[in-house]
Amino acid sequence: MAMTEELRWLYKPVPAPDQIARDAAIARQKQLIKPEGALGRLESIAVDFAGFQGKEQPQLDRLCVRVFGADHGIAAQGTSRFPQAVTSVMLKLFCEGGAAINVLSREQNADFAAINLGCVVPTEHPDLIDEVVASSTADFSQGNTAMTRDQLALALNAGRRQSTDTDCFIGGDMGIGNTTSAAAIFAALFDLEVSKITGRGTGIGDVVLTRKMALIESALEMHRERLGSPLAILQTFGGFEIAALTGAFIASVQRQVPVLVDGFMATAAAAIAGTLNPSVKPWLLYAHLSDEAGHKLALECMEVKPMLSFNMRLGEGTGAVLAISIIRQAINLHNKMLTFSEAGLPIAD
Ligand SMILES: O=C(O)c1ccc[n+]([C@@H]2O[C@H](COP(=O)([O-])O)[C@@H](O)[C@H]2O)c1
Ligand SMILES: Cc1cc2nc[nH]c2cc1C
Repeated sequence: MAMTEELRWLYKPVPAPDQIARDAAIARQKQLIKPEGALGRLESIAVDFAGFQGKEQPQLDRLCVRVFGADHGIAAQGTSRFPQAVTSVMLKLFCEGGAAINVLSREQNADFAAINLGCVVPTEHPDLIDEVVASSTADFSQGNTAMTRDQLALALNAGRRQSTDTDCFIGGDMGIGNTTSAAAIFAALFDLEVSKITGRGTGIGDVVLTRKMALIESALEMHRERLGSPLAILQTFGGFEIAALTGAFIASVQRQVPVLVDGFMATAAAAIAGTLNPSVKPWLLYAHLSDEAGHKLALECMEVKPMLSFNMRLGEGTGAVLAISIIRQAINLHNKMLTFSEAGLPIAD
């Protein structure tokens, strides 16, 4: 796919996290009053944030949460358990504060906002950020790509505008039908069997699941010739919110802001981001293993390990904001525990 000027920024490399700060944090962990390694992954999480911030004792004060919503043409094929109108209802609810992501984000004092990339049922709220690309992507099972090249650029750049200087960025998704898009993206990107990567999304039964798999299978075949790059795959299967997440993740990391990746759709965006610009990968942490059937396989393909496994499959960024409480405790322990010498105890060899 030819690269236009407006998307060149996606490829700008990012420096690796600071190894000196990481080493200092590892040394500190060894001195803290506990057997070495006894705090398990809490230790490596604190070390990761030390590397992100270039200091032995990092902070996670500022948290930015953005939920990107959009509708999907593929929803016309009935691959979701819910009607398309739910997308715009939920976007309004995110602004009114009543959704799961609002409850979790408030508790973490997050800077929160919802972004509308385009819904079939028009939605308005004074707090909703308007980045409408179109009322929906096209139905990729009918021969068209989900997005035009211009729409792809608009959605990626809309995501880029949401990156900000903060201590951690979380991007959530809302879009009826989007597990079909994400499954197709993973299948194309990692050459996976459709039956292994496709799940039940909002809770479809066996009959619809079989049809969903067949649709993805035939769409992969139909579009085979144009799936030669991560951006082409994103353009082909959509959606606008997955593209916005991709842009937001890359732009955040380019500011040296780490990203905590949520569930199935956020992981699809992270997979596109990391494939097209591998230098972003060390800045992406994976919050949880979604209950969506293919998520485990997707994470294995990416060789990353999620922090939590709570059988969540809501999206919106909920699994990631939940994991923030654990990251905050990891950093708290790292910064505030006494060392052996401060406690007056010799370190046993
Ligand atoms: O984040 C996940 O892992 C996840 C797994 C399954 C479903 N979802 C959410 O459910 C919606 C998509 O499901 P579906 O069945 O309409 O494709 C969309 O709004 C997602 O945020 C989210
Ligand atoms: C109600 C509802 C809320 C959601 N939040 C994210 N995806 C969703 C899908 C549905 C159906």
